[in-house]
Amino acid sequence: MIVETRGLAKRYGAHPALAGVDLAVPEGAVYGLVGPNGAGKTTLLAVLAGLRRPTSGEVRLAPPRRRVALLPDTPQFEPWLTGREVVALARRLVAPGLPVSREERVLADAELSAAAERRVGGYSRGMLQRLGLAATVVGEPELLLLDEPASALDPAGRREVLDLIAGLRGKATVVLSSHILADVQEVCDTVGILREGRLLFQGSLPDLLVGRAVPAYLVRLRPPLGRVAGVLRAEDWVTGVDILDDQRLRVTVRSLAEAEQRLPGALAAGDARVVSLGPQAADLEDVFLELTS
Ligand SMILES: Nc1ncnc2c1ncn2[C@@H]1O[C@H](COP(=O)(O)OP(=O)(O)OP(=O)(O)O)[C@@H](O)[C@H]1O
Repeated sequence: MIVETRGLAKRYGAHPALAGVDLAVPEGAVYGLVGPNGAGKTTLLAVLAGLRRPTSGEVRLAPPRRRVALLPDTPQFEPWLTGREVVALARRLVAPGLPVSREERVLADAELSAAAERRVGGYSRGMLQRLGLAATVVGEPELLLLDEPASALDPAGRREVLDLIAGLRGKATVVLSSHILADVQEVCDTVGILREGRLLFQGSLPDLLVGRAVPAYLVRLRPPLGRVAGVLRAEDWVTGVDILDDQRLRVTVRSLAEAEQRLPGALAAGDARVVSLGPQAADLEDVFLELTS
């Protein structure tokens, strides 16, 4: 493990922001820390980065502190600096031994080469976030801690930042916090679900989804759906039928294998006109709501 905490607790006065967190981040992981507002995500990242002192518990980081970089949720830069100057300053502070060409490289990766000579006071939010990532990776950190790296951005800006994060796989271990579950499902391989300062689940994303998701089929049909729904509900291998709208049924089943065999026959028996049919992909959002509600 590149990061491990044991019984980590942090109180702000009487308020417990972290209440006994045992975090375990495998080396090379892109680890998504998810949780509702106030769950303790920012506090946990700040403690890992050494910016806040835990009230109790242990933190063990495999890399030395200077190889750990934190990107805060809204990175702030002096507005009169150019993008290139921000990245140059970061390199000189954390990794003066790396060649200057490293600055060009991270600016290019962040698609900021053309804007590199502009003052950052005129950058958009998406550009600032990409610049923050460039300045964070310029020193080649082993561990990157990214607080809500894409949450404040529009869809295009999010896309760019998610692609940048995906490109870090294999180069560094990343721990990112987010409350946008689709983003986490897309870029992370490992997930920790935090609520009220406690980890409710931690492990690989497939384990979380496969272990919790109810096996279900999504069936798109020509209306009306009532008769087909009735036929399906009478089957003993069907555990539930939800009419999602006038074209879609969600059929939860005892097992996907059984449904593969019996669903086509049952649909035919209900005179269904099937448009499409397939297993419903497990969704982090469903599992998250189930765990945190
Ligand atoms: N400096 C502080 N002083 C007092 N309480 C704080 C402080 N920082 C955070 N808290 C409280 O600790 C809890 C955890 O906050 P934290 O910012 O770590 O959560 P979060 O999961 O990052 O939330 P968000 O998604 O809203 O940023 C919250 O209840 C918050 O109000």
